[in-house]
Amino acid sequence: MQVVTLGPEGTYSHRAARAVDEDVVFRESVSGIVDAVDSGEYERGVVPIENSIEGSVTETLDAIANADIAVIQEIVTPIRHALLAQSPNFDTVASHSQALAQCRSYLEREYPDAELEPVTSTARGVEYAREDATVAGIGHPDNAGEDLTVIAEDIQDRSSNATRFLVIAPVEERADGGGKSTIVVYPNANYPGLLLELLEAFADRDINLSRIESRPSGNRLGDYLFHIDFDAGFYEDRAQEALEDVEEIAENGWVKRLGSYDKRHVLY
Ligand SMILES: O=C(O)C(=O)Cc1ccccc1
Repeated sequence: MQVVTLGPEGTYSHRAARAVDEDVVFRESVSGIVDAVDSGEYERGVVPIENSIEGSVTETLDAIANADIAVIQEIVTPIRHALLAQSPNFDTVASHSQALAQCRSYLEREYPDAELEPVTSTARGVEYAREDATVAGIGHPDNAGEDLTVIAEDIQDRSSNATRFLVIAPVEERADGGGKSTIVVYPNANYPGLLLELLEAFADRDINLSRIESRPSGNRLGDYLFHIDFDAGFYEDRAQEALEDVEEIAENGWVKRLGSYDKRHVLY
């Protein structure tokens, strides 16, 4: 089964996607990946959602909030960045904005004058480095190939740098079984204690939240939707009860159940 993810070849997303299937195809934006699954073009997609140093990939949060897809698995993988260039004489570092941010201290310390250029993926930055001797890329060291040198390895600001990816599928594959679940809530309301009520729906049933993230709804300033991950499957009574409360709180808005799923750790 083909799986669509962030390209070109050699991205961290590509590495995670290979755990789903070896037959990987690419898009150059997260919304392009989500659209490709939402439209039925592909049955599997892999998108980066969260990094242990840099936090959420907001493009992914916004794309999945607006799509009709299912989350069927999460993949957690360690990220170790290398600096790749034709020679040490570069003046620009091109990479995915998350990679640049994860290596911020290293770059400031070792290359304070280098220009940082965000590009669509780490592998795209490495391609620029391959074409242009003034550019270095940050990515997985396997991307060096024959024409690039690994200038430095393990340049992320913390040694434990991990990224969480979501495996997405057509909405019909949404499952109730799994150790954790993801929902998106748009209350379309704003009153004192609204967020507290949302949290209580889970706390009252002893359900642990593993993530809560607010994103602007795009409708008006100060209006938010909430991405919530909790450690229970939709099949559990306590989850059903919590969701009933959440539906009530969001009666003027909507609740999207993205799926219950399990976690897979992938090393490469
Ligand atoms: O650009 C990539 O390689 C990606 O897959 C996105 C990304 C960037 C930095 C860390 C993890 C994932």
